Amino acid sequence: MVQMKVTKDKMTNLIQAEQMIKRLADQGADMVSLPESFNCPYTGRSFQANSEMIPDGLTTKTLSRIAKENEVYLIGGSYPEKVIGQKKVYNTCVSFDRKGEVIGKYRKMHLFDVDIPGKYTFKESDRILGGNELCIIDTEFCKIGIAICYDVRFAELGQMYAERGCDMIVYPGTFTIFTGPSHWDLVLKGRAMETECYVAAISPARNEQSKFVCYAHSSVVSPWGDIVKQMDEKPGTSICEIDLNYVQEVRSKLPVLKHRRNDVYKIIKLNNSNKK
Ligand SMILES: NC(=O)CCC(=O)C(=O)O
Repeated sequence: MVQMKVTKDKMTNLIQAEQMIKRLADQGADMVSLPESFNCPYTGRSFQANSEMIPDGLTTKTLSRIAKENEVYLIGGSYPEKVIGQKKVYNTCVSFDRKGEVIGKYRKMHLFDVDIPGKYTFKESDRILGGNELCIIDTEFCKIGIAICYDVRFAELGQMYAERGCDMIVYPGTFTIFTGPSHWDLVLKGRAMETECYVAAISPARNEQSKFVCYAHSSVVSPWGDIVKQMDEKPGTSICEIDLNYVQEVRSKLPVLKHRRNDVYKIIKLNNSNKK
């Protein structure tokens, strides 16, 4: 987990990300994840100003090189994706294999439009478009579902990943300082417990000077719902060893995935039905 302090300068962020990824690779990490909005501050204006084409932009090319040089799987947090002909951008996570090849692209599906009077107002949809596609990356270890931050509140998405054979779900995410203390652990544990997957959520470090002050606390939760690794609010890296046999153990002891009453209710995927 790369819990980096995101600055206003893209190059500084890319250099910092590279140093932290290298540190983790040197310590033996097989897979590294960056946080949501790792190459620019998480504000609508900054997101639009820093948007790049994928895969031809600087950030995607840089991450591909870093994954290849360090021979790690890299889940590229998220960064703003420019699309020709669209004024708004996507909040996108690109994943790479050990050779630096792109193995997945996920566009944040649920947009964070909230108004908590006296505390916090944010309208992601003013400048960002919501994606419509799931993203499963097929690694040498297991299948991993990718989603971004606010998506974690929507149980159905996690359940679709579990139904499609994922043993892990990774959410690069930057929860607010207002919602995180009450909800972060709860939603991560909830998604892990009901999907019986490992859940990892990777946040930037807290930056009190930023317009968007995040909760941080990057975490890994086991399929039983226990927090197996959690960082505090400070910048840093953290490694967690994951035992995929434990996924099968939990699923055989408590087979909630099998007990779902698909004859009564069912989660289905509607193709491109959610364009707003
Ligand atoms: N980056 C986000 O989507 C923020 C989500 C958040 O803070 C929440 O409480 O949900």
